[in-house]
Amino acid sequence: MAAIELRGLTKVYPGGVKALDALDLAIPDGEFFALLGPSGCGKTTLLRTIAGLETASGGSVVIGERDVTALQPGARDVAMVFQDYALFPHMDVTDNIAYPLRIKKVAKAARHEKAAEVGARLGLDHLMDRRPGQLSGGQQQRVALARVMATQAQAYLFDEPLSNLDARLRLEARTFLKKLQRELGVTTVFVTHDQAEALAMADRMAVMESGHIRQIGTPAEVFQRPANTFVASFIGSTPMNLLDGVARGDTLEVAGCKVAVPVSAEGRVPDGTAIVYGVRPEYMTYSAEPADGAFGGKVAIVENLGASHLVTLDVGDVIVQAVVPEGSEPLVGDDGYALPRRDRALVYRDGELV
Ligand SMILES: Nc1ncnc2c1ncn2[C@@H]1O[C@H](COP(=O)(O)OP(=O)(O)OP(=O)(O)O)[C@@H](O)[C@H]1O
Repeated sequence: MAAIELRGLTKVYPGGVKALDALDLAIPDGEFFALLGPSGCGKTTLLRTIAGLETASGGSVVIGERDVTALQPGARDVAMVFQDYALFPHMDVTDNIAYPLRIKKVAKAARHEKAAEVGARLGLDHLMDRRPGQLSGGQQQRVALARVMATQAQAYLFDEPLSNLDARLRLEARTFLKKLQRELGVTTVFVTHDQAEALAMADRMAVMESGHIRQIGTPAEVFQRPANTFVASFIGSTPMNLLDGVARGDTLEVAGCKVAVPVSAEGRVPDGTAIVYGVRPEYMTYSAEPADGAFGGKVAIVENLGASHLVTLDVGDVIVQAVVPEGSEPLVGDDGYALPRRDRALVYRDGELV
């Protein structure tokens, strides 16, 4: 088990795509670290470059005390789960899971015992004699996960490890993975498209855009205080309201409404400054009655979120969204008012958090 440190890591593919642009990242020993970001931002490239499946164009990869930048994948002592699993079609589940142990010359009985133990924990116990061709996509994915988890390595690298599981299994596997990672204490980097997964599982996470890391933090930090408008618009199950405004004395003029300066920006936005005002729909109090500092408008859309509703208000020529508890949702065409929470709203200046 080991810390991972990336220093100025750059990857330029033949043809000129710069997939990683001088990345610096330090992942402490034992951490569960998520890489999140839109398609094409460089997540898979980063994972593959740590694993040694891609050579770095510049910078270095350090695992534990060793600079592994020039080492072959096999010499790096990391285990990776790929999006496409790479299972051996002619081996049954037991042998697939036990394969890395066979390479390490672990005795047959011991490796079968380990395969059975990990397989059972991933709900594969009744499938151990089958071959990959006789399994569903989700089952194959669990075999690939089990194979990595049965291996002792300095670090685990997972590329979308749960992407082929159905919603329920995904939740179960998520809990299982987190628990097992805790028990094993192996430094783990995982790539996901699913921000709920990253928020739920990771100790810390990085949000990437075009080969750059735009924010590193705990899930709570990234969710509550996105460092810039890119992260603010990317993170969250409903998009954050991001509205252009101007500082006017001790209030902000946003979308034609006067709103209070958020607590976190108090005294830090001089009069006349152009800003972007950010507040999550979850941090709005919705009412049919006007209130000081609220955005007022006409209800344009009401969407059912299950236990709550997302209400979209037309406020002048912009839209403002608020999450409203079940039972108190308005009707389309009603007048509505959304009052932001001052302790949760944020101010961005030139795209960066104030
Ligand atoms: N083998 C390659 N040759 C050339 N360009 C590549 C290669 N692999 C990836 N790229 C490019 O590098 C950039 C980063 O790709 P990467 O697969 O790392 O992104 P990603 O964030 O993992 O995306 P996704 O979430 O869609 O899997 C993209 O612009 C992609 O087109």
